[in-house]
Amino acid sequence: ATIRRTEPTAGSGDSARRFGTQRVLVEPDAASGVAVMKFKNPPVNSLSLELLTEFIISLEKLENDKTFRGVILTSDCPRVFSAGLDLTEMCGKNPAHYAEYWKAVQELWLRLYLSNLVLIAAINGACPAGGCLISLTCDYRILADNPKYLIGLNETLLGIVAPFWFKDTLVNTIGHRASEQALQLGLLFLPAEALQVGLVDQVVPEDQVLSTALSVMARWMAIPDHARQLTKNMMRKTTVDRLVKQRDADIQNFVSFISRDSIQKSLQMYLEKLKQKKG
Ligand SMILES: CCCCC/C=C\C/C=C/C=C/CC(=O)SCCNC(=O)CCNC(=O)[C@H](O)C(C)(C)COP(=O)(O)OP(=O)(O)OC[C@H]1O[C@@H](n2cnc3c(N)ncnc32)[C@H](O)[C@@H]1OP(=O)(O)O
Repeated sequence: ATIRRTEPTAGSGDSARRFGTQRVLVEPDAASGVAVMKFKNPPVNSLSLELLTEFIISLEKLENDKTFRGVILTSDCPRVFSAGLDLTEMCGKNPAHYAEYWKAVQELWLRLYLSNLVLIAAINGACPAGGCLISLTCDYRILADNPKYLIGLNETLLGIVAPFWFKDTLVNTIGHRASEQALQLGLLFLPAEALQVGLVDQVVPEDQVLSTALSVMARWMAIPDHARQLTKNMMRKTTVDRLVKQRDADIQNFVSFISRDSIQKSLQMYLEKLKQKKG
């Protein structure tokens, strides 16, 4: 993927020179040190290998540019933040592909979860599974108050299982008992429920998600970076190390699990159901 610069937005000067890739738009504001990263992989921002790769490239570019201290993650696709992992990457492929794909999923989580940036999820659409995982890696989550925008780790509804580091991320956010129930039932929470259980930090009207994210960002960026970053690291490093210590085993576990005939059948049936639903 190549990073492309696009023309500055009207009346904005150099600080808003947008850049990004085909599937990840980056709207940086050097003056404030905040960049907005938008997933743009229509129709539902499914986390394809290309999107994961482009996301990692764009995130790394922002982390290496000391101008930026905070990133807001949001969607350029209407009604959907992200539909989660791209199911077509996990069925009908070969073990080598599954391994490559899962390594990219791990990489995205590792980079986001321990990022030195302040990360705020401006959740402006449905946020199941992998989309929910991305929002959980952020420091703060704001969800649009729309009953269609469900959020949760719903893997069991597909007949699959969220891996331990998905589980750990959820436990770190909503606690063990709430996670135990949510994961086993594959719960997708309504905005008010998500707020109540602590899955999101704020629920606001749809047209206020980005402005709310910007004002929360200002509050987080008022904290001296070094102190905040060391504290974030203290809170999250044990969780991250659990995966780092067994990344290859986790990949092998994924490949053997996802390659099972029964799992392949579940995923195919689930994809078919998604397509029928439109018919
Ligand atoms: C102990 C052992 C441990 C080992 C475990 C190892 C690994 C297993 C772990 C796996 C973890 C997986 C995490 C995931 O993210 S799996 C993906 C789960 N995602 C979902 O369940 C969401 C599915 N999608 C939806 O619910 C809806 O699409 C959504 C609400 C997001 C949007 O609805 P809308 O009506 O707007 O759009 P649709 O018509 O449903 O979809 C449009 C189009 O997109 C296709 N599509 C939707 N979601 C996905 C997807 N995740 N991947 C690929 N394609 C998707 C859908 O089929 C439609 O296609 P088409 O008909 O237009 O061709």
